[in-house]
Amino acid sequence: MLIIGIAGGTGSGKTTVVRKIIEKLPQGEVAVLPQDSYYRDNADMPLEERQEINFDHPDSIEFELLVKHLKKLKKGEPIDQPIYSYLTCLRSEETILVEPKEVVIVEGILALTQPELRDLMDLKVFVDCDADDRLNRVIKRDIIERGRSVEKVLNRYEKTVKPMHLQFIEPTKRYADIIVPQGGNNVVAIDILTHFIEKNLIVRM
Ligand SMILES: Nc1ncnc2c1ncn2[C@@H]1O[C@H](COP(=O)(O)OP(=O)(O)O)[C@@H](O)[C@H]1O
Ligand SMILES: O=c1ccn([C@@H]2O[C@H](COP(=O)(O)O)[C@@H](O)[C@H]2O)c(=O)[nH]1
Repeated sequence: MLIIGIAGGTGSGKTTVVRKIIEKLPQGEVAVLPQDSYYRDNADMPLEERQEINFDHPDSIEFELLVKHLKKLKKGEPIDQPIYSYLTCLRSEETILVEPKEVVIVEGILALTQPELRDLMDLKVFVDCDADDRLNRVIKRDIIERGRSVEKVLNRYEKTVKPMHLQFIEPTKRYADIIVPQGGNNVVAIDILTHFIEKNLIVRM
């Protein structure tokens, strides 16, 4: 099994890069563990309080469960992946059954912050993008997909998203084997990543 970590700021294009890699590889060979699925369940808090959580701090993620799941997949065992909703800021009662695959991608803003996770990764990628482009994309996305207003997105950006990016996310660039500028639009980088994955899969077979 090849484990790949893909980090980068919010709106940098991580999900797009993952989607394009999957499209280029044989069907059914990749499992994705989105870090966002592992946001802690704060069902004991009222919605207004949950919406104020600092979702860009490493403590907001149940990394213990993510590491446990990755280790299980590595041992060839399936996992029950949580489902998280950005609208309710809660985990669903249901889970997704994820089977072990030849390639497992761990994707998320904080994916390279944890030493234990990094140690499990065979390839570490940081998707890089200017902050103004990221903010521009996040405003559009959060209004359409996450039920936010422009004012709410900008407030959160100033209060938590930007400071946490500078404190926790940007510094993890130093752990990356590959830094991808212009995320999903970087055809060459996606090609290189796909070739690396294919080459390693052949060697391991
Ligand atoms: N290179 C790009 N140019 C313009 N828009 C992009 C680009 N890459 C991603 N997007 C858009 O920006 C938003 C965030 O991209 P996404 O891949 O989900 O980023 P992330 O997973 O890092 O938050 C999505 O709506 C996506 O379609
Ligand atoms: O309930 C939530 C949980 C997280 N967020 C924000 O999402 C981004 C990370 O997601 P990406 O898909 O990588 O952009 C992060 O900045 C969190 O603040 C949220 O808005 N609501």
